[in-house]
Amino acid sequence: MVVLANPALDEIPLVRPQKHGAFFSAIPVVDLSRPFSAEALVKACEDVGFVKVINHNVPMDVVQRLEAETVKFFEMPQVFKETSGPADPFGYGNKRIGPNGDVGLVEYLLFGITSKPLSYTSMSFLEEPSACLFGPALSEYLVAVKKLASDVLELIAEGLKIEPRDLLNGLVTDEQSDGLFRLNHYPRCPLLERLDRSWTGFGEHTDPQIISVLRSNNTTGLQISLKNGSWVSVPPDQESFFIVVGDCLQVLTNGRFKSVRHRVLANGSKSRVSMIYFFGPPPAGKIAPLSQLMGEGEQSKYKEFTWADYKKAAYKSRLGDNRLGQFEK
Ligand SMILES: C=C1C[C@]23C[C@@]1(O)CC[C@H]2[C@@]12CC[C@H](O)[C@@](C)(C(=O)O1)[C@H]2[C@@H]3C(=O)O
Ligand SMILES: O=C(O)CCC(=O)C(=O)O
Ligand SMILES: [Fe+2]
Repeated sequence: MVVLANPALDEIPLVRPQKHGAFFSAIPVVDLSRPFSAEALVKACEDVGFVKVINHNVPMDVVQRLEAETVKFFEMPQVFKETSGPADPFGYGNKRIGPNGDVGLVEYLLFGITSKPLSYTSMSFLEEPSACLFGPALSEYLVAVKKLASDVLELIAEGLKIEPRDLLNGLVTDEQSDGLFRLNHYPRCPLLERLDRSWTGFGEHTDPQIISVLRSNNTTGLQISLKNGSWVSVPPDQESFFIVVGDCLQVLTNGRFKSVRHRVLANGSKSRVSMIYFFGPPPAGKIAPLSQLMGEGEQSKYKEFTWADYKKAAYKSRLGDNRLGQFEK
């Protein structure tokens, strides 16, 4: 079989927008500077698995600089971008997501992140200083968002009364912790406005890690699935960050938190740029329900596994698969 580097548009699934696909005004919002933010975060993770955080202490000038550099990168000629591709898993990817045939109307850069010192995988365009579009904003962003993830996990531990308080955030600040950073660009596509359709930008899935911290420009497209199975649109907010509960946090809480299914629909009229930092534990880290969160007589819902086991299984799966299924008891 010949696999084309760039899939044709007709390979990308079309989605008919719901007639009443209004914005979900009830996305939980937590102000991190306020008292009781720990309890509010826990409630949001239990109810929705997704929460917008404000007063997050990530400097907006860093965010804006990184966004401007990202836009410049994606505006570069295709041949230039492809010197860093195809993504396997790191590098530049165009329409193909992951190794198992998933496609979407998206181009992206995927970086592997090491913890200490915080650094990201190199790519050919980064090695040519004259062509390198990314300045210090990339590292500054990673440092600030990692601190945000650590603060959020510490608050969650406080809200769940987990001792020691640094048990959860320790998993993502550990020297061996396994991070990923993704810059996504969903190009505008005026044709979509004329058809009553949206193309799949990023198909529905859960994130495998502990949490992901997502930020986008002011373009719509992100949707989450609620517990009743309905899809709702997330109003974009370029000043805020969204915390996405991942599969590992679902397991650590024995299913009390649910990893949220989410997807991006290509909007047509405006391009969308998003930046997502995925926080995974060390590869050898054991992922199992925390005994202190288990009620009397409560049994673990999952077989024991390490993050390395889970990652290996994830990379054999399709985007929309229920990856936790094979680890359930
Ligand atoms: C289809 C795939 C892409 C993905 C690896 C996988 O085989 C299944 C999980 C996918 C996902 C979803 C969340 C993140 O975007 C991602 C980087 C991750 O950790 O798991 C992607 C993977 C990818 O794009 O490589
Ligand atoms: O681009 C987005 O807003 C979300 C992308 C996403 O869910 C992912 O990269 O895992
Ligand atoms: Fe995701």
